[in-house]
Amino acid sequence: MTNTLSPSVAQSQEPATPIVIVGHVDHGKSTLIGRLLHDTDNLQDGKVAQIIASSKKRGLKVEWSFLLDSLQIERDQGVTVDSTRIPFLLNKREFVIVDAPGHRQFLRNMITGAADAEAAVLVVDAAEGAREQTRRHAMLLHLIGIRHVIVLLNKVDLLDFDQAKIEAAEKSVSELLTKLDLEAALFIPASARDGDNIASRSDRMPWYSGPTLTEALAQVPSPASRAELPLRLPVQDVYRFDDKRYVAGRIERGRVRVGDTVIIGTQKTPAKISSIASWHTAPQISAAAGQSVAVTLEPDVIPDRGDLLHKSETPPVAASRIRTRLFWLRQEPLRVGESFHLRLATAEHAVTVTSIDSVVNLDDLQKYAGEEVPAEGFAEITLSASETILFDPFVPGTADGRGVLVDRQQRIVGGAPLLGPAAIADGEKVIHPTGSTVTTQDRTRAKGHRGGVFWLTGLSGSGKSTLARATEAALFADGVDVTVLDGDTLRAGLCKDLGFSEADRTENVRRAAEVARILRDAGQVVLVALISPLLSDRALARQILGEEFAEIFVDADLATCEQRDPKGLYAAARSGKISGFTGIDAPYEAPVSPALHLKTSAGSVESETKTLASFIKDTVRLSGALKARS
Ligand SMILES: Nc1ncnc2c1ncn2[C@@H]1O[C@H](COP(=O)(O)OS(=O)(=O)O)[C@@H](OP(=O)(O)O)[C@H]1O
Ligand SMILES: Nc1ncnc2c1ncn2[C@@H]1O[C@H](COP(=O)(O)OP(=O)(O)O)[C@@H](O)[C@H]1O
Repeated sequence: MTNTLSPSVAQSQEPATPIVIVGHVDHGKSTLIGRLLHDTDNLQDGKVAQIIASSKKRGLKVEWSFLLDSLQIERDQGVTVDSTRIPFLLNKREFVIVDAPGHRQFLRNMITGAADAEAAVLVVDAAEGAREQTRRHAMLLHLIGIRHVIVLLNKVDLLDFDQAKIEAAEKSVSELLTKLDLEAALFIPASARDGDNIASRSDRMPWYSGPTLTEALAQVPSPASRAELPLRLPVQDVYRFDDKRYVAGRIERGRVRVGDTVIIGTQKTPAKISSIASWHTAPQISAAAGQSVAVTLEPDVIPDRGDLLHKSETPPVAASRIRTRLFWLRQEPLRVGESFHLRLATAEHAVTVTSIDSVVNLDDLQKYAGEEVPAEGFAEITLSASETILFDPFVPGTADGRGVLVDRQQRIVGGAPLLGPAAIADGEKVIHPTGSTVTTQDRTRAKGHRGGVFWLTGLSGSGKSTLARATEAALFADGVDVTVLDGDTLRAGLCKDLGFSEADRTENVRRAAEVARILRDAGQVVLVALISPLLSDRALARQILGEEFAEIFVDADLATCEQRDPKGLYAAARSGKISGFTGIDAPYEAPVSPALHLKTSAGSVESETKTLASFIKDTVRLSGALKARS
């Protein structure tokens, strides 16, 4: 809560109604926010005096935009001011203005759901009319599904409050919104600087009979009551206390009561809610959307993080091909075939762009077929996943239907509100991976350890294969189900069609990661021994394998590896018999922060094997002892 606003804010019990104020730069957003807060008595007296004093110093009439600047100053001074969310009270009802410092941060806030909004005020300079950011912001409102749009035709004093000129401005903006399937709830002619039609009716536009902005805001529907929607409880994590397992998460939609039977989405397993707890409160009989809870289930089945609890009669959509809208943040264009992670509620799914269905021309806002989505462009695309994704098409007022695309370096590259399952193109081969009825937990209990992938990377001759095999033997003796995937072995079979070009090495890594994932999901500990020289390829492996991926740097300097040269390949590379040899005339990029760094130039195989085996057991072991083999 900012200390700028009067203490009366947030007295209301109703959830705040989030609104966004958007529009082209210099069309008056900041002035409007300052004026709105002042004219609705949401500013402490000191702040008003501060703004008036700052304005006078500059020979200005009151410059309301200084309010946001002062919020910026408070933020810069480290005062915990979150100027991206500015609460204010309007006739005992709480609103929150979702603003953002800067255009790109605003776009990011909007697409990542940081700025969930129920309504929008689109500020347009009536004299200038719609400009580039007007169109971009209006497009964004369409993209994230905000239906309640109030257009504030600002700075009408520059048009001498002339009705004909103002109505002409209204007409041009109305045509823009129509192209975007956006219908403005209404148009309000105003002057934010002077306060006309903001919180009080203007006496300079007697011809205008519509509401002031504050009257219009009072008509905005309060956040759709998500509690009336079908239950959706995404699993954040599973905790164990006093021999009980608690499934924790925030209820996104619907309600849950003790005694309800829920379905664990991906496992399709029914379970009964036997208790509901939430932080700092006594156990509850029920909980509703917006509440973070920890529930216990009967039987004591354990969902994976990212799974979804729902009722059997109202299941989510299940599909591995999904149509989404897209706001593309990356500065490079998006093309078909690119892979990302789709973050959806608490789940992350590896997805590939299988088609770009339409791209929006921001100039005329028409949709056209396109081969790529330009930087900061809008489009509709189809994503395909190697697994079934449970989701609900995005609706305003909810956050769980809005996906976020993340690249291999974990950067947010786009916002993707989900539209629905994608139709199958004629003749298209669509796969539907089957889920196992044997759960991860069944396997873990049977083996006494979890599955996991330990990815050994290093130069040729650094000791990957030697350590992988020695560690495999040690772990097996200790009762661990373990498998090695060695580069040479893969290249003799599964990857025998691959060479050592960058593209082939990427494909080699991808295949190894997919095989490792299948083995890990079957409860195996998998030791992958691959040079896998590039950071981007190892990031691809991490994307495919998710968090349970430990990078092990098998570190021997080039001189040591050349000296060892167990297969004579360094000599062959030096003599030019083979080219593109890693370390000689092909790059190796060392891990930046490996989970384990083994320096094998001077170490001993035995000591490194012991270190690696111990690290792996600590990572995959459960509370009980492993079942050592005689
Ligand atoms: N040009 C070139 N570059 C690197 N390595 C080469 C090359 N040609 C053959 N070899 C032999 O192939 C093994 C590397 O295969 P990987 O699958 O581990 O490599 S990669 O991950 O695809 O880069 C590697 O095995 P290790 O020595 O066990 O690493 C080499 O012996
Ligand atoms: N500390 C050590 N760790 C691993 N290998 C070592 C070590 N010291 C010597 N070596 C020898 O180095 C060579 C490593 O070859 P290899 O395991 O095939 O490497 P890579 O699989 O990385 O190509 C083997 O001959 C191994 O016996």
